[in-house]
Amino acid sequence: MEEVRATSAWVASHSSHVTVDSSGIEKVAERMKDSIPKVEWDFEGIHYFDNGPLTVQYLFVLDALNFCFWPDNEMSYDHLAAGLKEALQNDKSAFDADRLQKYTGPDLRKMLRWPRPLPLEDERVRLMHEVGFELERSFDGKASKLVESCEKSAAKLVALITSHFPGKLMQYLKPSHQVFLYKRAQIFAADLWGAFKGQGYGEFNDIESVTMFADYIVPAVLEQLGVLKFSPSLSNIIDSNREISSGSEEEVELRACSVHAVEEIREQIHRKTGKQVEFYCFMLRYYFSYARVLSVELDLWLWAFGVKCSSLQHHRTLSIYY
Ligand SMILES: Nc1nc2c(c(CN[C@H]3C=C[C@H](O)[C@@H]3O)cn2[C@@H]2O[C@H](COP(=O)(O)O)[C@@H](O)[C@H]2O)c(=O)[nH]1
Repeated sequence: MEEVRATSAWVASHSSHVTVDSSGIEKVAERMKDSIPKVEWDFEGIHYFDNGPLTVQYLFVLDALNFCFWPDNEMSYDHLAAGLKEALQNDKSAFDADRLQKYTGPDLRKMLRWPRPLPLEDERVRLMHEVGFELERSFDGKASKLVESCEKSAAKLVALITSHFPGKLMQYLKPSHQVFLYKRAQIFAADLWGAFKGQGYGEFNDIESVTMFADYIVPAVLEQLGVLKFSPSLSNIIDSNREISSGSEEEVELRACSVHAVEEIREQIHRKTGKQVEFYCFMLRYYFSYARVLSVELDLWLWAFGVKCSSLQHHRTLSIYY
């Protein structure tokens, strides 16, 4: 995930529509330094969980389809998570690799009990097929095998996902610069960690390397908190619900500056609290330090805050590439 951090920092220092405001960072860090509000994974009670490999399969399918709900203003992430949960409860083989490759748009609609075509329905079906095909080809059809092969490393998991599942390879090309976000690949690692409470399939020795997930809710929350500042023209586009094209400078800046801002908030909290853990490695004769405040926790808090705020104006980009 270092490439997500490094390329996001680069965008933040070259951006023209979005600014990361240091006084906003300072205020949020000051507010959070004494206690970072803990948000429980599945605080909504909408996810499937059985503490085993089927949960891993469920989360992998869920996160492959976890994007862009806004074109249907009655649809949200909750419908997807709860709909897939119900489908699995009714039929434990619903997400077997061979079945995933056969679903059609109407099948998916029926599964989610959605009365009309889903936003980006063809893309969602294509991604289900890709997940089924590649799981079958390389991981005996099981997302749990994919996770097991990562030896408790979230960074390895994200790297493996992005190399095997091009639909989850979230990257943009800003003129002459490649920017990595890996939103859905990272959210899968975070969901495992949250669902399994850091144990079993959710045990990662490097969970602190995961960044926030560059969706469309958290950037809007960061703007509300004064952490991100938008140019007048960008504010105008967002406030008037106009679309921002996929891969445009505005979109890349919104997402990348959000990643960078959350990293900055985390750094500030560490500076204020000294929550930097140091240890000495005798083999290498070197002091290492790692951060105890996790971007994953900050993200979940910001996101949970955002989805409760019905008046939140977020950017609108029709895309699966984030
Ligand atoms: N940054 C971030 N974005 C997240 C999530 C989650 C859900 N995380 C689960 C993990 C534990 C909890 O129990 C949550 O349920 C969804 N999204 C994204 O929001 C977007 C808006 O969706 P909506 O307004 O519904 O249409 C959508 O693109 C969706 O991809 C998150 O945690 N962080």
